[in-house]
Amino acid sequence: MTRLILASASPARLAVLQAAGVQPVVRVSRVDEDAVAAALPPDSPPDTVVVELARAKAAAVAAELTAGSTGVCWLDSAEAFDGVVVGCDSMLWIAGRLQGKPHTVAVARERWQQQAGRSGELLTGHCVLRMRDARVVAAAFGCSRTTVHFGRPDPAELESYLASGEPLSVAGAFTLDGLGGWFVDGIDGDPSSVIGIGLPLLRRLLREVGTDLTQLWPDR
Ligand SMILES: Nc1nc2c(ncn2[C@H]2C[C@H](O)[C@@H](COP(=O)(O)OP(=O)(O)OP(=O)(O)O)O2)c(=O)[nH]1
Repeated sequence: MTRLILASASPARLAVLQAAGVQPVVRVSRVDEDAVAAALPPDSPPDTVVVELARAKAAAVAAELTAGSTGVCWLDSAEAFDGVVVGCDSMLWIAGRLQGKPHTVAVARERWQQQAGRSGELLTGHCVLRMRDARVVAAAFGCSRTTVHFGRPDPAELESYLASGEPLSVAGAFTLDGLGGWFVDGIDGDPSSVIGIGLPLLRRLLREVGTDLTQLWPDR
């Protein structure tokens, strides 16, 4: 079985992979996303931004393996790690702006007042690094774009949703698979990438680095 290290703190990404038959090793990258985004050219296209953030997350975890492969406490036999490291980043592209997590009720409320009844694109950048003997031997990148058609929560529904806290810590202030599902009228594209990691794109990126997705399944 090929091992997958998920360079993410996202419970949603972990859940998508686990439901798809993969048992990742989770290692949070602790990348300063604001610093990475600020270092990009100001006119960078939105898909470039999310792919560069995904790349930074995967590269940070891969570097831990390469630098300290004998002393990596979170992974047994790190020095001989033969598998893939996956990083992702999701943001909502709507009305010409790229939006991450709102973090506060006030910002989430403002986002919903703007996006209700409109459509936006949930972009998820992906980076797959193939590693052999704790060194990166191949890399693949891509961005999945899914159009999200937002519904119109009424004021009371919106306040209850905001009070739940859910919209504060997710890109675009909504979830497809949680309380936010009541306020998503539909999507055009890959649902898994809206939740946080796009399985069809990941399948293609894995193949690009010479890994078949079935090698990630436990009985392989
Ligand atoms: N369950 C769920 N989560 C969503 C949905 N849309 C976005 N998210 C979550 C996935 C990510 O955890 C978060 C987007 O933020 P990031 O891409 O920066 O990832 P996060 O900070 O969670 O972890 P990471 O930076 O990868 O360590 O929003 C959705 O429809 N359902």
